[in-house]
Amino acid sequence: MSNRTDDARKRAQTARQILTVAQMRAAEQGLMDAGHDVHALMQRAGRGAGEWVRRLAAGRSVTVLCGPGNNGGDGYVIAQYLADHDVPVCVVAARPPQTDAARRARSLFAGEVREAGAALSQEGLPRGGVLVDCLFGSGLSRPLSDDLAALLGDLAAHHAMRVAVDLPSGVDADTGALLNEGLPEWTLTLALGAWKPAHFMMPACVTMGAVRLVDIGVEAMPGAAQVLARPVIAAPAPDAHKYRRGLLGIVAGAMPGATLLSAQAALRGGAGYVRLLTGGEAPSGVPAELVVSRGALPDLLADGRYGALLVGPGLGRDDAARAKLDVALASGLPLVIDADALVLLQPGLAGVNGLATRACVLTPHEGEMQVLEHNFGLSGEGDRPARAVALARASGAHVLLKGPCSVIAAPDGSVTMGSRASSWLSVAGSGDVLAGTVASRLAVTRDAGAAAAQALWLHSRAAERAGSAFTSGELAHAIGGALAEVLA
Ligand SMILES: NC(=O)C1=CN([C@@H]2O[C@H](COP(=O)(O)OP(=O)(O)OC[C@H]3O[C@@H](n4cnc5c(N)ncnc54)[C@H](OP(=O)(O)O)[C@@H]3O)[C@@H](O)[C@H]2O)[C@@H](O)CC1
Ligand SMILES: [K+]
Repeated sequence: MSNRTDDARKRAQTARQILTVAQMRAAEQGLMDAGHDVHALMQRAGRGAGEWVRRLAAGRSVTVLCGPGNNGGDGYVIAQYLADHDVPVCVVAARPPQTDAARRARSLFAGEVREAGAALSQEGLPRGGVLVDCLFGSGLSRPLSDDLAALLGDLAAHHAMRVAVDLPSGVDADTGALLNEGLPEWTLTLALGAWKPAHFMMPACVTMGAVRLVDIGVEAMPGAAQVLARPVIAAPAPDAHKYRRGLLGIVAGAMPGATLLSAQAALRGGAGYVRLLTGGEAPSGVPAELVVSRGALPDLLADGRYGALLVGPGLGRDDAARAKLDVALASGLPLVIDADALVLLQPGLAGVNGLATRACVLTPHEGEMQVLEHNFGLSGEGDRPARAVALARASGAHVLLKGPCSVIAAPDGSVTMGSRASSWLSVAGSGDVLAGTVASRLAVTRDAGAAAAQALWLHSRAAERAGSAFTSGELAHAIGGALAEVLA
C-alpha cells in the first residue's frame, strides 16, 4: 500500500517537471540505460497521443503531418493507432524519415502516405476534422523553410481542430520563441514525456490551446523546473487563535488605495489578523476587519507576535518611504517586498544582507525586475526563469517574477513556473492583490517558497472565479473562494 502511495507521489512529481532539450536528452538516455529503446518509447508516446487525438476526432477524419525526426516518427505511430481504431487517417510526409526509429515507425504504418513536394498539388492536400502536427518537436534547430511553413499553414487552415504533438512546429522548446511569423494556433498541445519550458513561456504558450502531458515513464531529473501545483492548504488548527494563525503587518505609505487593496486580499488569504501600520491618520475607507495601528514603525514592530510584514504597495519613493523600508528590513521578520519598495531596494541597505536568513519574497513585474537587476548589478541576460534565479541568488530572497506566465525562483536555483493566467489580470491593482495574498500566506506558513507558490495559484484561480472585466477589489474578494477550493 505504502509502495503504491510512494509510486503515485513520485509519478505526480515527475508529471510536474519541466525539462529543457538537454535535460530531456539526459532523461531519454536514462531510459535507454534502464533497458528501454527508442522504438518502445515512441510507441508509448505515439499511442498515448493517439488516444487523445482519437477522442478529439470523435469519428472525423485526421491528417497527420510528419517531419524527418522522431517527432515525425511519433506521427506514424499515432496514425497507425488511429487506423487500428477505425478513424479515417491520412499521413502527409513533409520530409522522409531520417532516424532509425522514425523509419521503423513509418514502415509499420499500413495506411496512405502522401509525399509533400512539387508532385503534391493543392488539391491533393487532405482536408478534414483534425490536423496532427508531427513536423518538428524538440529537435527544431532553425526557422521553418518557406515551403514547410506554407504547408503547415495551409493544412492548419483547412482542419477544424489542430493538435500539436510535443510542441507546435516552429516553437523553440527552451525559450518559447516563435521562429516563424504567422504560425498556426492550436486547439490542443500534447507534451510528450515531460513539459518543456515553451509550454509555460510567452509567446509560444498562447498559441498552444489546452496543454496535456503524455506520460512515457521519464524519471525525475535533478534540478528540473517544476510546474506550479494546485496547493493543499490546511484549515486553522482546532485550538488556533488569531495570532497563532498568523499576524500580518502591512506598512502604510503615501497612497492608501494600493495598501488597502493588498489588505483586502490579505484578509482573505488565511492570516488570522491583519494590521495596517501607519505613522499618521488612518486612511479613509479602511474596512472594519482591518485593524489600524498608529505610531512610529519601530515601536509598532516591537510587538513580537508578527508572522510577516508586507512593504511596498502604496509606499511611495520619498525619504519617509525609504525609512520605512529600512525599518522593515532591520526587523528580521518574514517579509514581502513589492512595488515601490522593490525600486528602493539596494544591496547596500542595512538588512539586505540578512534576506537569506529569513523568509523573504520579492514580487517584481518586468519593469521593477529591470530596476532590481540594475541595482543588484545583474546583467539581465537570459530568459525569465534564468533572470529570476540570478536575482534570487544575488538577494537571498525568493523572487516571484510576475507576468502572463509568472515564475518563482528560490535562492538555491530551483524554479517553479505558473501556467498562463487570465489576461483579465492585466488590471490596475492586480499586483497589490497578489502581494497581499503572498504576505497572508507568509504570515501563516513562514515559508517563502510555499507562500509564493500558494499565493500565485490562488491569485490565478481567483481571476478565473472573478470571470471577466473584474476590478482588483473583486479579485481580492475572490481570493477566499479560491482558498476554499484547496482546503485539505
Ligand atoms: N526524448 C524522448 O524521450 C522521446 C522523444 N520523442 C519525440 O522525439 C522528438 C524529438 O526528436 P528529434 O530530436 O528527432 O527532433 P525533431 O523535432 O523530430 O526533428 C529533428 C530533425 O529535423 C531537422 N530539423 C530541425 N529543424 C529543422 C528545420 N527548421 N527545417 C528542416 N529540418 C529541421 C533536424 O535536422 P538538422 O537540425 O540536423 O538539420 C532533425 O533531422 C520529440 O519532440 C518527441 O516528439 C518521442 O518519440 C518519445 C521519446
Ligand atoms: K510538433
